[in-house]
Amino acid sequence: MGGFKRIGVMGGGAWGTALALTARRAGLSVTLWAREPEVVDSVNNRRTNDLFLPGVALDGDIHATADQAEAASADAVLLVTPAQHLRAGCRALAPFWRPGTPAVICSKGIELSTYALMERVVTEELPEATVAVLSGPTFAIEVARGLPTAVTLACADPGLGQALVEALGTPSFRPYLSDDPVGAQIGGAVKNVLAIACGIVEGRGLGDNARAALITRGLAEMTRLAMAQGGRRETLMGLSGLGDLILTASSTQSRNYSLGFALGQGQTLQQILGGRHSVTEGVHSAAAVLGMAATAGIEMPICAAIDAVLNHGADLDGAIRALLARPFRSEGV
Ligand SMILES: NC(=O)C1=CN([C@@H]2O[C@H](COP(=O)(O)OP(=O)(O)OC[C@H]3O[C@@H](n4cnc5c(N)ncnc54)[C@H](O)[C@@H]3O)[C@@H](O)[C@H]2O)C=CC1
Ligand SMILES: O=C(CO)COP(=O)(O)O
Repeated sequence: MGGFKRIGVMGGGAWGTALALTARRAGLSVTLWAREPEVVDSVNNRRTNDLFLPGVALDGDIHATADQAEAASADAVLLVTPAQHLRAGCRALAPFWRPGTPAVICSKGIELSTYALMERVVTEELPEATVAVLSGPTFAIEVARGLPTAVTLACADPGLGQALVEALGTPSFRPYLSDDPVGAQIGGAVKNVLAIACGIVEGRGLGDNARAALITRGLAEMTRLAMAQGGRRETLMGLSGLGDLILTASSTQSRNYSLGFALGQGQTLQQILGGRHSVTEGVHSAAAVLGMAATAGIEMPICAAIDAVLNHGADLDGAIRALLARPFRSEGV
């Protein structure tokens, strides 16, 4: 196992670009597939990604391409599209996929049309891939600048997981191995919805106590859902659960938190999204989280309130009042 020399990255957004830089720092050769011709041009000819990660100088050895076959021929491929586009992305890679090539899921979300985790999407579209999940507290810009970062690398096959850790790890990008891809995926998907909630709390001026309560009770929701899907509680207490929740639910650098903040300040969802070309995953995952929770018979009141506000025209203050009026209960998960 291992011996990775060339990494393919599918997705030339901020995170795909930062991961391409990380892989180069780890000594790997990198082929970055991007959907937008201007990103391919910018990376190859100006050594930047002007569209999605402006202001960061890229390594001259990152080769960008519009050709899926080139990315799929690497020794392992990082999948970094927005979650709702991962299925189409994998389908386009499938004709070129070599059996056994590892696919590392770096997208965070749940598919809206099926309520499926990304792992199911990938195994349906790339049945010959071996799958791993990379998730954790990782603002792309900080990773791109080489600031210290730690992530969860989750893989059901410990040998492959360890090989990926060794291939991608550097002193400033430290993967911690886990054998719980389900827990890692649920943490990454649900924290985005909770980050919107925390942004709303800040935008509405509800105070730091309220945000701490939301983070903690949100962690309980996330853990309930993960355990119902076969994930483990300790995974949610790690980097891909609590770690990412702390980061995203308390920083204006987060697109999910800042969207919640703007909602809390009175802007509409349409106004906020209209001014963005980057992805805000929590907006797409809120309904999918709720769908998965309903199927599993799990209560997720905070995520339900966010889904109601985003997707069902619920009044923000009414949703907050309803959450605060819930019956008192014991604190366990
Ligand atoms: N930016 C970050 O700090 C981090 C992002 N992630 C995750 O990585 C994934 C990708 O996010 P970013 O790189 O930040 O994206 P981004 O917001 O920087 O870029 C948008 C991406 O969406 C793609 N896109 C837009 N419309 C599309 C369409 N119709 N079909 C297919 N692709 C389309 C673009 O090609 C581009 O790759 C998300 O799931 C995100 O949650 C995970 C960790 C950190
Ligand atoms: O996933 C992320 C950090 O771990 C990025 O968060 P945002 O998408 O909210 O910016």
